[in-house]
Amino acid sequence: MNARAQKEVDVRDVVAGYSAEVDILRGISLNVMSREIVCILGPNGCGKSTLLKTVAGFLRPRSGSVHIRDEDVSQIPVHRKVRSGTIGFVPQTDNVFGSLTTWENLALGGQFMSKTDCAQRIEELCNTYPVLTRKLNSPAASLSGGERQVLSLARALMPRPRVLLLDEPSAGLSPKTLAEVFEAISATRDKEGISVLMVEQNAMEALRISDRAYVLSVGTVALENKASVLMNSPEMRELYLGGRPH
Ligand SMILES: Nc1ncnc2c1ncn2[C@@H]1O[C@H](COP(=O)(O)OP(=O)(O)OP(=O)(O)O)[C@@H](O)[C@H]1O
Repeated sequence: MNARAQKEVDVRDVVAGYSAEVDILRGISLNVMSREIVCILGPNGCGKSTLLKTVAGFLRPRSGSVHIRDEDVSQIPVHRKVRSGTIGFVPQTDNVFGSLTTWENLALGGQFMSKTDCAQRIEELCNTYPVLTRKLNSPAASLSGGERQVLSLARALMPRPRVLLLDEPSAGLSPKTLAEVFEAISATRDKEGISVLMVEQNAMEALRISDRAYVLSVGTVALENKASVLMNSPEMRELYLGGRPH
């Protein structure tokens, strides 16, 4: 990060939940600076995906705010943010259309672009992810789990979003494929110059490509620090990973 880095995502004191009676997020604040990869970690059910859904706009905060750049987007629904290129959202597994080809899946992400722009953007993204070039005319159902995840990532990038939101990009992947998907995420940040906020279960692998991370516990932030610090933090290891640093 350089001195001119600016805040891309600014979540302030967010309280949110699925029913009026229960708060899942109990006053969460976090931020993502430009070109940062920030990871949200924590045990099952602590509210990681709920937080991502609230930043995306699937869920509206009961109180608090979500700013992207300087705009309060708390009340703006997800489809409007995707269309305006404010965010790209990559949900968990099984999110490509199996009967459509790789090219057609990508074109869906470019449905609000002109045909020429859309075709150019597909070519650009295929240069970043050569695996897609090789499978451009194959039905997405014939792609491996990792390839589908890269396709899903590339589709979200079609409208050139400023912020990419990823919900457990490594879910269901083998260790080798998982490493390739994380590599693709890291390459994306470098090449596209965007900010990434991702939820992950594979804490150590995610921390390796992250700049900072927030560790949640029952809807609140329990720890926040640079990824390199958290990777070696005994507190983090004991609380969430079940071991001390080697
Ligand atoms: N659509 C929903 N309706 C009602 N409650 C929900 C819904 N989605 C999640 N919850 C509840 O919200 C709480 C937090 O869930 P969330 O999915 O945010 O946790 P998480 O940290 O992402 O968990 P995991 O690591 O297991 O995916 C859980 O108690 C869950 O049961």
